[in-house]
Amino acid sequence: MTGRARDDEGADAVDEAEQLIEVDGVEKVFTVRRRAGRLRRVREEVRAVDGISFRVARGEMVGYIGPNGAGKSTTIKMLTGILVPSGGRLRVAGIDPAQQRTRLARRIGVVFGQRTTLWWDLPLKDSYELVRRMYRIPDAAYRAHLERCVELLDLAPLLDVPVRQLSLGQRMRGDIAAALLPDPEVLYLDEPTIGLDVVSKAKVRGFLREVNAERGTTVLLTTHDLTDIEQLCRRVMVIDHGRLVYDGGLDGLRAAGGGERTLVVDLERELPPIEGVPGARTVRVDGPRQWLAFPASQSAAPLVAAVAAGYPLVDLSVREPDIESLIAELYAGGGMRADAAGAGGKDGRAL
Ligand SMILES: Nc1ncnc2c1ncn2[C@@H]1O[C@H](COP(=O)(O)OP(=O)(O)OP(=O)(O)O)[C@@H](O)[C@H]1O
Repeated sequence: MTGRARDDEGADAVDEAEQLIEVDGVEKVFTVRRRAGRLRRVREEVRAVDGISFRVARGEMVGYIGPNGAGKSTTIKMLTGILVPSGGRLRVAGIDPAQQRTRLARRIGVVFGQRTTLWWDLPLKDSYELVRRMYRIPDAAYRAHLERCVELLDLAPLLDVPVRQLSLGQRMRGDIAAALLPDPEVLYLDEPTIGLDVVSKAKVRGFLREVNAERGTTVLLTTHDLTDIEQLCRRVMVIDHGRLVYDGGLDGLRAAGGGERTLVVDLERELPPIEGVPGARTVRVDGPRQWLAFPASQSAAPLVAAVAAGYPLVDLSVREPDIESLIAELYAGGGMRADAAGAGGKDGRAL
């Protein structure tokens, strides 16, 4: 489902087929009042977003990550028109979000993992009916989209259940379907898998992949879960203290951060620390379980083969460094190393 009908009246002339999101030197400064002493209050500026620039092409799925308070939600709120930028230029599908928020609303979908946009007391299907009316979705398109969402997200048994009775994972699937019913060109997802169990996470990720492939929906995804990024996004942007510090592939980010992954192995019995596995060092032993750290940029396959060849292996798993530690490591070495970013391949870019 590409080739959507679009109303471009009044939109800036941009090549939408190419760049759906354009962000140029965008800033957001909040003025806050802070207590200074018993009676005095002083005004302070918080630069939540501090001059960021990027482009997202139609059909891309991009991860937007960073530590708490980095400026992710503020960016997304500016991209939806909820917040007005303090400076810079912003366009989504050629539209200035803050100037034409209502017009943009038809072309974007937003899902916040922590909140629901569904009607709490209504059964799921009634919420969808309201979405249909609000967005004036033609009958045939509505039925087709709903059918596909119900099928891919396993919603059939939930349609008659009031939203308040849904579990977090069920509600999240319901929310994602609601955001996609109007067939938006851009989908902003803020922590879509937070708090979900493994099965629900897999369902949500699988669905997003399908939607991206079938409809060409552009996705900007905020998450603290690196697996979301790994399974969905070929490109990741990292924001920290309001500035973009990385834009490129996940491998490049790992290489630039110099992070380590951990191979966790369960042996048949308690043994001395594993030795002689090239590129890995044993960092912890607890009974038959051992932890081996190795460079995040390196494949785990040769390590697994080496351990399996020399030790009685029962089970294993690979643990990723979390986003916070990756970013912390990125800064520990005095910032991003451009060579490391390049070494990760996938055009990683220090910014
Ligand atoms: N309405 C506001 N008024 C004042 N300061 C704000 C406001 N909204 C956000 N901030 C500040 O701006 C900075 C960026 O916040 P933002 O919510 O964008 O971060 P975030 O990356 O989304 O964090 P998290 O991962 O915790 O959701 C923080 O210092 C935050 O306290």
